[in-house]
Amino acid sequence: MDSFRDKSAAKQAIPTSPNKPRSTKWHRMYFFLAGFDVLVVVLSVLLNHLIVDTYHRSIKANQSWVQQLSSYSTLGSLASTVNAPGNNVFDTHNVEAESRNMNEALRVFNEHLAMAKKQLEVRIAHEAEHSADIQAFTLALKDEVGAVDAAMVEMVNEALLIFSYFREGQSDNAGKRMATMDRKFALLLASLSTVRDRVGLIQSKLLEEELESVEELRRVEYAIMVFVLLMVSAAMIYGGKIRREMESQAAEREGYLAVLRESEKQARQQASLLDKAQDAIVVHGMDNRILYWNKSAERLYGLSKEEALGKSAQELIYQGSAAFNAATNSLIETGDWADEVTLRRRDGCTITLESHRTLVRDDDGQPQSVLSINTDITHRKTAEQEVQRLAFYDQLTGLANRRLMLDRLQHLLAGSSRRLHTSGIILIDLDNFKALNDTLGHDRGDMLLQQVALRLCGCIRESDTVARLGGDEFVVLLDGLNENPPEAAIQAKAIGEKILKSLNISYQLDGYEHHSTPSLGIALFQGQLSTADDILKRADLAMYRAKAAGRNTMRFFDPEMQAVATARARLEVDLRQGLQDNEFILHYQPQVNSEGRIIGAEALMRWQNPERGVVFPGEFIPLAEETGLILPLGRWALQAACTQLVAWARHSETARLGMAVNVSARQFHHPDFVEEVLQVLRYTGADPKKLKLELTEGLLIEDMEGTVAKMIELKEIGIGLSLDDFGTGYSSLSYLKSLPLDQLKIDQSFIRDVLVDSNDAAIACAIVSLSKILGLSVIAEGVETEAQRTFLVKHGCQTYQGFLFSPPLPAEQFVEYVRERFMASTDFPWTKTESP
Ligand SMILES: Nc1nc2c(ncn2[C@@H]2O[C@H](COP(=O)(O)O[C@H]3[C@@H](O)[C@H](n4cnc5c(=O)[nH]c(N)nc54)O[C@@H]3COP(=O)(O)O)[C@@H](O)[C@H]2O)c(=O)[nH]1
Repeated sequence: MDSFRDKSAAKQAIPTSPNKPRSTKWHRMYFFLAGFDVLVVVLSVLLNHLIVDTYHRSIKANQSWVQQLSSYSTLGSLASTVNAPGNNVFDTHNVEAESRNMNEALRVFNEHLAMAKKQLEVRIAHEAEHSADIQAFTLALKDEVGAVDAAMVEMVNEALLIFSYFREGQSDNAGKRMATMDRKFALLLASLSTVRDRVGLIQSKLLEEELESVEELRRVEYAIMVFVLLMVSAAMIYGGKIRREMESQAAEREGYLAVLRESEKQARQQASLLDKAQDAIVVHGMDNRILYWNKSAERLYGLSKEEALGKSAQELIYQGSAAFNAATNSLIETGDWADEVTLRRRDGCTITLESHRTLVRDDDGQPQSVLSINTDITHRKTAEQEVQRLAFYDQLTGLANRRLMLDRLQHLLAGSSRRLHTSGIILIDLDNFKALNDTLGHDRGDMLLQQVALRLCGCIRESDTVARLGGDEFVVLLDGLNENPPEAAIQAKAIGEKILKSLNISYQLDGYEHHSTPSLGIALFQGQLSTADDILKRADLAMYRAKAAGRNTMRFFDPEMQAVATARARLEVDLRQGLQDNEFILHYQPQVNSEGRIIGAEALMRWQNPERGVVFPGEFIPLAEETGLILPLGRWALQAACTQLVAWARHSETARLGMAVNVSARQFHHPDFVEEVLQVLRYTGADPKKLKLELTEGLLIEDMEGTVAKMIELKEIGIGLSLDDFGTGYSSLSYLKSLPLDQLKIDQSFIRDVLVDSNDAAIACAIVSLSKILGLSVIAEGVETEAQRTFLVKHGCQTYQGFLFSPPLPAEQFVEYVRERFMASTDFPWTKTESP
């Protein structure tokens, strides 16, 4: 199975390689840098081109303006040549020659000027690529060139006038115009100078602008160069890393692929071997998804590989059973799990498997998958069950047979000697079964036995055993009866009665109605050194006694047990009858303070039965609690006590007395208890402040929260709460603290020997101290002697109850008793903390 491990490990290692996300990041970075570098290089090439172009254009523009400038300078000298013949004529007087010279000079000047104008027109046409300033300068230049032309015309006209004066011999007039001509010439030169200045200005402006844009481009170029440098360095650094990364990844990937190829090859080989295995082999991941499913799994579970792979093993095989999760948890803890598993296949067949599951961990020790090898043991199991059925079960009824019953009895014997509880055996024999067999035939006899078996099973708890010993003899084994033998006898008797009742109902035997009765023998045992055989013999003996007593009855092996069970049964019947016939009365026992004054009474129940005489509560209260009769009895006692309270309230001697009433645990825990108390108070009109309920510690064991809630409700009505028999139960400071109590009642067992037993004395004193700490009052019960009272007074207990003062008395005698004594003037002391 290593192949599963290698294969999946290899598969997982590639995608989960920790370098993968990093290398992707490197790659992205690399491509980003490279792209950015290309962009920056293209930009810088473009910029360079722009700069060079700008230089080039600047140089060309300047060259042309320099030409322009020299051309306007030439115009200056040409203008002088035009002007010179006008002056020369005064010296030479050769008008014609000078006139020709001037025309020639004017032609050359005009040619030059026309050429300069043309150049200017061309420039104006291209000036759009220059700034507005330069365009304005150039347009102004055009006007200024026009002014030169005009100044030249004026100067030439003056010269022509001078030539005409000379021709006409008017040298004086010619001399007079000479000054005018010189002025016109000066104007011409000034216009030419303006043109040259303008050209110079344009030239310098152009240069300035070109320089500015070149500088701008250069700055951008520098910035790009710096950026490019940074990018190139970064690309070099990261590029190196990326290259190394990619190289190592490539090597790694190659390694993985090799492992993968190899492990896939192995997996294929091993899978084909595993397909030949008889056992169903299944591998599933920790998410339960099935990863491998061999041919035997297809046969065993009736599901093809295609149907199984990728599905949840828990859903597909184990039908979502929670036991699967429990098994997986234990597997994760221990690494291995093995057990028998019974499953229902898709076709409805039930199969039993011997399942071994092993946890496969990855290289880091983390659970990775579960390998499960399942052997079909359905046939073996069926055979085993059949063998068991034949060996341990009765073929006719399906009940346990004698062998299994003896085995279970041995276990009970061993268990009952270890534990405290009592066990029992009931031997059941059908009366006159032989006669049925002889008259109606064996088939009907068998039918009766089968129906008896069914009815017996309906009479017992699941933990008990019903067995057929053979013929018409059955046995019931009872486990976990009460540890107290008389109580256990009562429980066994109740089950015996149930069996008697059930088996007495008539049977339908193939159309024939038959009435059958059983005789039951009961034997109880509790850790005695007895054998199973002894116990069976005792039950057998008891059963024969039942037969001898007239059949259709039951008998105990132990006559004492028999007596207890019978007496208890009679008591219950009488108790129910007594309740119906109002045979119960209350006696009242005084509760006295340290001054000997009566502060109240405890109501104690008595049962006046015509046959039994006066029965004390110790004899019937436990049975009443067990049977639930305590609920009507307790209700009656509470109502009778409250009625008495109201009667006392009408007489001054008894008006201030309080009344303590005992409440049993079952009574208190009844959901309607508080409501019932309220009803009684409403019905009788008794003052709740004069009523005190005596609760026992045992009552506090069950449902502490609900108990406290009820106590609070009662206290809110004004009722006092006293904790009876204090010190004998599960006293604990923690629960005492949280109870809304008024009083602790020291149990009489501590008072009895308080003077002779230092432990009892210490306990009594401790209870008194405790009550002080908790702010509760305290009363001692069972005070029989003056010495006990003195001891209690000395140790701070100031309220008492006991034969020293009076036994419980019937109502009339109690009133007599009170009258004889002076009534206490205090209020109800259990609602106050007493001071020593
Ligand atoms: N749920 C109810 N329980 C009740 C009711 N009436 C009684 N009881 C319970 O029965 C217990 C026994 O009662 P009883 O037999 O009446 O005994 C009481 C006294 O007679 C007896 N006692 C009083 N003084 C002395 C004494 O000095 N010596 C002595 N040996 N016995 C004495 O003690 C019993 C009072 O005990 P307590 O209630 O603990 O104060 C009785 O304990 C109740 O639990 C009922 O109506 N409902």
